[in-house]
Amino acid sequence: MTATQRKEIDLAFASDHELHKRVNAAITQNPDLSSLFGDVVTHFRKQDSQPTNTSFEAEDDEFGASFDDEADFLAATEAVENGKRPRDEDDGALSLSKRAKTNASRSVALSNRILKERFGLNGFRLKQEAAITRILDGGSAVIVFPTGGGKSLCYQVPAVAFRYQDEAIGSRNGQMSGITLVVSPLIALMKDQVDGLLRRGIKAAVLNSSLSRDKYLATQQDLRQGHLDLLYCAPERLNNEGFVASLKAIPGGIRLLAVDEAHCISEWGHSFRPDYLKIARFAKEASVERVACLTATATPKVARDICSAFSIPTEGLFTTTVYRPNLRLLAQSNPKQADNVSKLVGFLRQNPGPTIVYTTLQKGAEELAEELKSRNFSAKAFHAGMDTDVKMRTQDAFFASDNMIVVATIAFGMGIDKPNIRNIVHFDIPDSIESCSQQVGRAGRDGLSSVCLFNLSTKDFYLRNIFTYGDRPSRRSLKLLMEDICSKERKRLKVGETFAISEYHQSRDTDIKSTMLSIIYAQLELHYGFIRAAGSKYTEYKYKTDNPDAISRDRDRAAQAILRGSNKKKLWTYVPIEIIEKSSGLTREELVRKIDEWNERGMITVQATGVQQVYRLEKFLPATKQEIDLIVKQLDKTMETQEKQNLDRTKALINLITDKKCFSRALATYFGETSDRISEECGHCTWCETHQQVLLPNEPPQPPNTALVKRILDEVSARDDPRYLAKIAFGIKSPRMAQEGIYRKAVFESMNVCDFEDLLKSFTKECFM
Ligand SMILES: Nc1ncnc2c1ncn2[C@@H]1O[C@H](COP(=O)(O)OP(=O)(O)OP(=O)(O)O)[C@@H](O)[C@H]1O
Repeated sequence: MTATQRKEIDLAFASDHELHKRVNAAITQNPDLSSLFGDVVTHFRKQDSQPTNTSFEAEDDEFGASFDDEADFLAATEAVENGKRPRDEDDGALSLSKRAKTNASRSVALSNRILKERFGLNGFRLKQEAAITRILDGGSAVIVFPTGGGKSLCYQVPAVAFRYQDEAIGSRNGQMSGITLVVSPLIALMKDQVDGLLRRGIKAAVLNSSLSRDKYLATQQDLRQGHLDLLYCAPERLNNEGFVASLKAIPGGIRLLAVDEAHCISEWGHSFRPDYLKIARFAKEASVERVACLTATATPKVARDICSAFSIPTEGLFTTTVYRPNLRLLAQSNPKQADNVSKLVGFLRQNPGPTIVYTTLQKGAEELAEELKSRNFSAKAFHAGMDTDVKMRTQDAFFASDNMIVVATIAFGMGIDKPNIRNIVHFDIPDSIESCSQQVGRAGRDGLSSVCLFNLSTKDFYLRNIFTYGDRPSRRSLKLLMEDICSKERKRLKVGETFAISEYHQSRDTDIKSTMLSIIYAQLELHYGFIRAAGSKYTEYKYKTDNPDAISRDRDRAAQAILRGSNKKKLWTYVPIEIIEKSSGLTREELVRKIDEWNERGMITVQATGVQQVYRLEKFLPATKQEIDLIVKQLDKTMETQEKQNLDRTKALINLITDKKCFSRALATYFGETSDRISEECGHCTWCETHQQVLLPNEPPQPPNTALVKRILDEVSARDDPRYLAKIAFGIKSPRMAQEGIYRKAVFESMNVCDFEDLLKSFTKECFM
């Protein structure tokens, strides 16, 4: 591994923590936390600038359609209903059986009309109409359409239709039509969607970290008054008790819960997210009427998981083929690393047109973009580590161009709906068939011939393994974590009481990556039922002011307590909120409200830091050593399974590419297609074109070197964690290594040509002999 790659992996690990911090901050950003903790959290982060050139916005002609003739529309639907108006429900909510009475042909007419008049489109695609009809008739649906297949309309059309349905049936008044809640992890895309909907006169809003406090409060008011048809939020927000309470109070309730990227709910999926598991629980608790789960990639197993999580019967599953006859799926193997770039250059010269080249590492994307530029290609890098402005400019330029190449990590692509992408190149191996298929799906949306090239080399395995093995915590780490969670003072807590944890500190102290900590906490919550996430809070506030006199003139008790208890440094004044809380006898709520008030009046600029996750105790934590050990053992087993799944996913992709079979057919089979539409051989993949097997270069791992093992043991005193020692040898960073200064030692990454499992065996022997 080169020094650059090493640095890049460091960056990826560092940004993992950064990402985590940002997710925490996003959750806490909700000023309504005051209802829970009394924190009127003040935030002055730069608002994320959002992508502007998205598919909706690009299609200006679609916005011309007006929907002023609502009365006419209602008359039409009422005519169908003629004489069948049930009496008004007291609380405006219908029982499921009554809702299901809405008949299908009326739903079809309604949805087609909305499609035309609101969205300016002439007809439905794929199985959109069938899915929407089911939803309008009261059923839930799992919708598996390819990227760009038009999944959004499957919940947007019903979201608009509910109001008309209600009016037609006469079941609810306009304020009681409830809402469609859209849960999506793609915060940047939510705003685009909402802007597009607003331009069509559809009442939509987003609640995320980019909202100003005023906008946030206005949205809350709209929600309370039943003014909104759609609300978008991130899954993490459902951890916030205050937010969930406000959703439960929406007049008319949640008519439809749309879960975007629904494959994240499955532990078999390629991007499992623990917060997704909580969505199904939320759906039950908030008495959501029906659910629409949307994804572009779901194997039959993942689709089953989604269906079972939301109790959706098989007739609610709407899938379409992943086979794309206009895509040439090519693969090549490069035994010589140096050939990679020259072969790519040859390919790009032969296949001009807008192209995305995917790399694993950010640095790799930058270097390759430079390399291509030096060879006169119009190339730019794109990855999550770049400034938002730069990323937006690159995205806009790509949309407008007919020859640009974007060299990108997976950060590029979500929501990219450019019809004429001619090539997708996988310069490095993606993590799974699902990711690969999603990325390939971005090519040739205009139906014209496009090429997808897959580059195979063994070094990619090494990189992938670093991510996979780096995730799994050791037994020692799990034990430390459980002992910390079940500390003496927590064992004294009563059920219903809360406690706070800093994941940042816990990650450092237990040597567990913060992403994995989230998964473990989700296990403790959902599987064991010990705790329940209740939001997050800040522990430290600091402020600066140009007008200290104005503050000191504030005679309010909270103001005086803050002034007395704070520590003034050069620029910032630090407010140790918990200490002041104790010394003043005031509540946290009162103190934070005062800080917020100063800020809102422009008297100070505030920054809140030290985010902590808050959990409510649901039942007593394990008390004995045996109980803790048992949970550690079970968690370790779960982690082992996850690690194996991740390794298997990459292997499955390699097997698919290196098999003596048609790639297109193998891909479709993987996603459960039995369709006869694809013949034995597609005629447009490497296998079909050449009947030559693409082979992975034969570079087997080397056995652990006894002298190097001894050297690590000489230089590192730890004997409590063989996985830790194996990570040092393999070159996987971890919080404990940073503390122990391991990276500076020559032994770090000294055996990166070995198999990680072999290293683990060697060090296990040394530690437990
Ligand atoms: N029935 C239709 N007729 C014409 N255009 C449509 C239709 N349905 C969707 N579209 C358009 O297709 C594009 C992609 O739709 P959408 O963003 O909903 O796809 P998606 O399946 O959610 O994709 P992704 O997986 O990338 O999020 C949009 O520009 C949308 O307006």
